Amino acid sequence: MTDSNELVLVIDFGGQYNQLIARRVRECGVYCQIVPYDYTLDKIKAKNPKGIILTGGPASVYAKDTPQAVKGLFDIDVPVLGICYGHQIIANELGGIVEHADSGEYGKTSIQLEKNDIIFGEIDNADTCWMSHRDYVAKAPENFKILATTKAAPVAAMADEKRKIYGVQFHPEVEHTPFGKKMLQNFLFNVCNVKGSWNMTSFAESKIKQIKEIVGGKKVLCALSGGVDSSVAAVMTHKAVGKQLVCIFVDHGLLRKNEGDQVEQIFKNQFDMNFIRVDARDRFLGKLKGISDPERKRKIIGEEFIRVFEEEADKLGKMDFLVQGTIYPDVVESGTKTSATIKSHHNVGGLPEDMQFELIEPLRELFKDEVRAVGEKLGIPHDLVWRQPFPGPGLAIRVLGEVTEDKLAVTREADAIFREEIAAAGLSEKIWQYFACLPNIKSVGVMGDSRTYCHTIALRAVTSSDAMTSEWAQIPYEVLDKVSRRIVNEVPGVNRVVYDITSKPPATIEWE
Ligand SMILES: Nc1ncnc2c1ncn2[C@@H]1O[C@H](COP(=O)(O)OP(=O)(O)OP(=O)(O)O)[C@@H](O)[C@H]1O
Ligand SMILES: O=c1[nH]c(=O)c2[nH+]cn([C@@H]3O[C@H](COP(=O)(O)O)[C@@H](O)[C@H]3O)c2[nH]1
Ligand SMILES: NC(=O)CC[C@H](N)C(=O)O
Ligand SMILES: [Mg+2]
Repeated sequence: MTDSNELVLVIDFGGQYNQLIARRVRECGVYCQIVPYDYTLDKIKAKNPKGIILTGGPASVYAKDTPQAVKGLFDIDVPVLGICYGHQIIANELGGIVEHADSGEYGKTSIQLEKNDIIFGEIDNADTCWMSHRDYVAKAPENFKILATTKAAPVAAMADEKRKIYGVQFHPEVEHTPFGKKMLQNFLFNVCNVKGSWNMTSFAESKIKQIKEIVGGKKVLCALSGGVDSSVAAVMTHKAVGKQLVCIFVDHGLLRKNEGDQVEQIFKNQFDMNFIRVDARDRFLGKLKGISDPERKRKIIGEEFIRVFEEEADKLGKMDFLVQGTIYPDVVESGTKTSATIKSHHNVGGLPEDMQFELIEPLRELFKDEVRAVGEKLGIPHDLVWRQPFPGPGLAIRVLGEVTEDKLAVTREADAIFREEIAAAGLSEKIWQYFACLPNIKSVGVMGDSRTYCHTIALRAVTSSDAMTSEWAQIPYEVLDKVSRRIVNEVPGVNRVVYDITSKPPATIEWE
C-alpha cells in the first residue's frame, strides 16, 4: 500500500541509522518510506516522491559489486539528499572522486559550514557533527559547490543547487549532530518544497481509505493478538470495512497467565467487532514437540498461525485478505536485502511460502511509538495502547530449547509474579518490556535442608523507545528481591533466579 501525498523515499544501502532517517522525516510532518537500493526507477517514479534520501551503508563505492543508485535516479527531477555512503554514491556517479582515507572519522567531529546555503540556513550549533566513515569524497563532481569541510573530509557537504542534488558526509539523523534536524527540515521544506501536513491522524485516514479501496465488498480476516499493533490494525480495518472484518485470536497455548480470557473479554466487551477465539493449543504444542532450534521454532509457529487462519477462513466462506499488525522492526529483524536476519519474526520471516492470503499491513513502516500515537488518535483505550509488547510466538521463545507443558507452566507462573510486582511498584509504564524466561538450565540448591536440582528463571526487563535498541531496566533491588523470593517460594521446580543485565545490542530483548 502507498500513500499518495508528499511522500519522501529513503533508499536503503544498509546503514545502521536508516530507520532514524525515516523517523526524522516523519517527525517533520512528511510521510516517508524505506525501500531497498535496487527498487526500480519505474517503481520509484510510480510513487511520485517529493524527495529522495540515499542512506549510509557499510560498502565502499569504488569496490567491486557494491550497491549503487539505480540508473537514471539523478535524472528524474526529484531532489536528492545523500548521507554518508549516499553522499559518496552521488560523488562517484556524477564524476567526482571517492577515496579511502588513512584514518577515518568516527563520532563527534568539528565541521566548518557554509551557512548561507539553502540547506544550512538558520542553523545554530553548527560547529560539530557526527561522523562514521573511512572513505571520503576527495573531489566533488563538476557543478557542485562545496558547502562544508572537516579535517578528514575536504567535501563534507556539497550541492548542485540547480539540479537540487545534495550530499553530506555526516549523519544529520542522529541526535549528536545538533543542527541535523534543522538541516533535514531545510531540505524538506526549502528544497523539496513539501508542506509537512502529514501527521498520525492523516496517516490513519489515508490508510483506512486505502483498506476500503483494496477490500471493496469482500471479507477480511484479521490476525488479532490483543497486542498494541494488531489492535490498532484491527480498529483501522474495522473503520474501513465494518462487519466485513472478522478478527481471529489464536490461543496457541503459548500465552501468558490468563491472557486468553483477558483478550476475549476486552474485545467482546469494549469493541463491536466480529471476534473468534480459536483453541489451537494442542496443534501448536504438537508441532513444537522435539524441536529446540530457535529459528525452526519460529518458522513452525509462523506456518501454524497461517494454517489456523486458512481453516477458519474456509469455515467462513472465501476470504482473500489477512490483516496483520506487522511493524517495521519485525520486517528489518527478519532480514531484508541489506540487513542481516537477526530472528525471523513469525509474521514476516516465518510465513509459509504457499500462503494464499493477500496481506494487508497498514503499520508496516512504523515504529511502535508511532503505532501507539496512531492508537491514541483512534481513541483506543489507554491500557491497550500502552500494553507491553508480547511476541507472537509467545512463551515458545522464552522457554529456551524444547517447549514442554511443564516448562511453560513454570515460566507462566514466574512471569505472572514478576508482572504483578512490577505493577505493584508502579513501574509498569516506565519499563518497555518485562518478563520471565526459562534458560533451560538446572542448578543445585538447598531448600528445607534438602538438596534440590531445579530450573533457573531469568528475569528480563528493558527500557526502549522502539525495540531496535534497549537498555536493561535499573529496577530497585527491593523489587528484584521480592520477585526472586516469591518465585522460588511459590513456583514449584525453581530454585534460582537471575537478572539479565545486557543491553541490545549486543543481546536482543527476547532470548531466542
Ligand atoms: N495469538 C495471536 N493470534 C492471532 N494473531 C496473532 C497472535 N499473535 C500475534 N499475532 C499476529 O502477529 C502480529 C505480530 O505480533 P506482535 O506481537 O508483533 O504484534 P502485536 O501482538 O499486535 O503487538 P505487541 O507487539 O504489542 O504484542 C500481530 O500484529 C498479529 O497480527
Ligand atoms: O510478534 C513478534 N513476533 C516475533 O517473532 C518476535 N520476536 C521478537 N518480538 C518482539 O520484538 C521486539 C524486539 O525483540 P528482540 O530484541 O528480541 O529482537 C520485542 O518487543 C520482542 O518481544 C517479536 N514479536
Ligand atoms: N556510514 C557510512 O555510510 C560509511 C560509508 C563508507 N563505507 C565509509 O566508510 O566511508
Ligand atoms: Mg504481540
